[in-house]
Amino acid sequence: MAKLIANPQQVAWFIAGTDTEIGKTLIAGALLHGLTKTGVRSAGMKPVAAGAELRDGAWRNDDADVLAAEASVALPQELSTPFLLRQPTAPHIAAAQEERKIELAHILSCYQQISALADAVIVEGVGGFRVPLNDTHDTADLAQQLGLPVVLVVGLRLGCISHALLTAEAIAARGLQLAGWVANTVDPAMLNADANIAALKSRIDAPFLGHVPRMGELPARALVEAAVSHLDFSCLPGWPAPSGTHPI
Ligand SMILES: Nc1ncnc2c1ncn2[C@@H]1O[C@H](COP(=O)(O)OP(=O)(O)OP(=O)(O)O)[C@@H](O)[C@H]1O
Ligand SMILES: C[C@H](N)[C@H](N)CCCCCC(=O)O
Ligand SMILES: [Mg+2]
Repeated sequence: MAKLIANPQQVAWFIAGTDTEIGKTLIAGALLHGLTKTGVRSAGMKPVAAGAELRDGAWRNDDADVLAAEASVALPQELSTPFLLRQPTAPHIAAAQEERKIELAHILSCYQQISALADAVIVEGVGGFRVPLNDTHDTADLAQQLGLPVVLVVGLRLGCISHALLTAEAIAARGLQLAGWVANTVDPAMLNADANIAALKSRIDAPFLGHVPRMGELPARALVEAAVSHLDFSCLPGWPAPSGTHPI
């Protein structure tokens, strides 16, 4: 399959999660925040968003707005979120309610256009790694067709070890690189969180980027900034050096 990346200097990651509501957007926002700080042209994409509200006469999605706020390249919503669906439910069902069909080819075309405008692109998935998008394709197919290395967000709560290992296996089965993973605390009362992380570290063959604790109720941008302070993206293959520094 032809590589989609147009700019040879460009980096991009697909953000997958062990489930829905476990912190993909938080970590995608943190990655964009870090990229923007290094001085590269960063763009965020949430190609399929299920759950929208009408604000000032336009349909908006919270995830898409978080990514847009942290990116340095402003994009029209039709490019960054070509499938903005109203119901907060499984996307193929939300699409059917609106008599729409989620087309992977259209997402790939939007991604190519974004790639031409940015040096670094963060693409957030939907829910877990195998969420149906239409009758024949799911989010793993999307990641595979984009051909991107994957950053896996593990929502730290009881049960996440198996979810994380199954997801890592599914990523490998698609021939994709697991570029790194993050432990994001979903249940702050979880017993033995550190031992759970140690169990994952010894079983996941990819860099561990950090453990984000459960933070208080904060506005989205403050949460992203707080999350960044717990993460080290420098071990992600391809992570850009801050502008002004030169490799020796
Ligand atoms: N470590 C954390 N501390 C505090 N709040 C958090 C943390 N991680 C996530 N949240 C909050 O939990 C909610 C779900 O997180 P998020 O939206 O990032 O999940 P998601 O995996 O992107 O979900 P979706 O599948 O809907 O895209 C959000 O309100 C987010 O701000
Ligand atoms: C609405 C929600 N927050 C997500 N955007 C969609 C999650 C779909 C999960 C589908 C499933 O795996 O059962
Ligand atoms: Mg999200």
